[in-house]
Amino acid sequence: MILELDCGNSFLKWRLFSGDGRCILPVHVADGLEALRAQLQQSRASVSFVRMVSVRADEETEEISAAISRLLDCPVALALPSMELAGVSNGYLDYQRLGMDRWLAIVAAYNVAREACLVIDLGTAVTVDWIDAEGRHLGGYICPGIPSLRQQLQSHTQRIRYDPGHGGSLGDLSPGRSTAEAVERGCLLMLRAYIESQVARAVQVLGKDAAIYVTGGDGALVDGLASVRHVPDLVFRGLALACPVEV
Ligand SMILES: Nc1ncnc2c1ncn2[C@@H]1O[C@H](COP(=O)(O)OP(=O)(O)O)[C@@H](O)[C@H]1O
Ligand SMILES: CC(C)(COP(=O)(O)O)[C@@H](O)C(=O)NCCC(=O)O
Ligand SMILES: [K+]
Repeated sequence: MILELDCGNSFLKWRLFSGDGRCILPVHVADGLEALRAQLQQSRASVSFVRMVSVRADEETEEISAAISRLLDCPVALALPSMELAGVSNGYLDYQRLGMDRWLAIVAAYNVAREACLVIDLGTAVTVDWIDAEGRHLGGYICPGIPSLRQQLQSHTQRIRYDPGHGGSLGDLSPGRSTAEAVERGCLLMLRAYIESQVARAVQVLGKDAAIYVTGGDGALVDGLASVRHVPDLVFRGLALACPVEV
């Protein structure tokens, strides 16, 4: 079995795959190494290969990799930056600076249909990357994600305190009548307007047929926006391209 592991800034996501490409266990989310270890032990998975991507500091990435290798007694392949992968060229001036989760999502998205596309990842940060029809990554944008927006308001005000679960249903964007509703709906509207403006601008440059892919833990927040395709496992798909199983 293959363990796929995505270490984002907030969460460690993992799933299990068979050697012939079948998903054996869907994505699990751990809030740290201890939780990840416990989940893996509980799954009793017999893993022979691990592929991993991380946007954490080098030391922490190394710590997670070593711990997982010890726990499962198998090799861990870490996805590393590259100037080109699977028909896509990295658009950063210094290709090593592009976040690895972005790079893998970009490569996976282009390889869906090898056409111009926009890749939007809604996690701790919201990233938007542009890729043209020839597979050239043109660069992208980074802005705070929903959790960071909330935290900013809470840490810079004295009276914005609430349980985020009390923002009401996602469908209701009428003016909030409590702090929770006002903040949650305000941040959501801001994010959606940002995504809409990104799509409108990208279409002008990349053409009206550009595919719009959305991924990341908060990807569902923009479901329903015209023409976006929600692909939750884009980073994992790119990880399989970057770290094929060693034979
Ligand atoms: N099962 C889950 N556990 C925790 N957060 C989740 C879960 N499913 C969706 N989310 C959402 O995912 C967001 C984090 O997205 P994610 O892509 O995992 O971030 P990162 O890659 O930066 O760690 C959180 O703000 C939360 O709203
Ligand atoms: C932009 C990011 C913080 C997004 O991380 P995430 O929200 O997925 O945890 C990450 O891709 C990163 O650390 N990138 C390095 C800087 C860059 O891409 O320019
Ligand atoms: K992200």
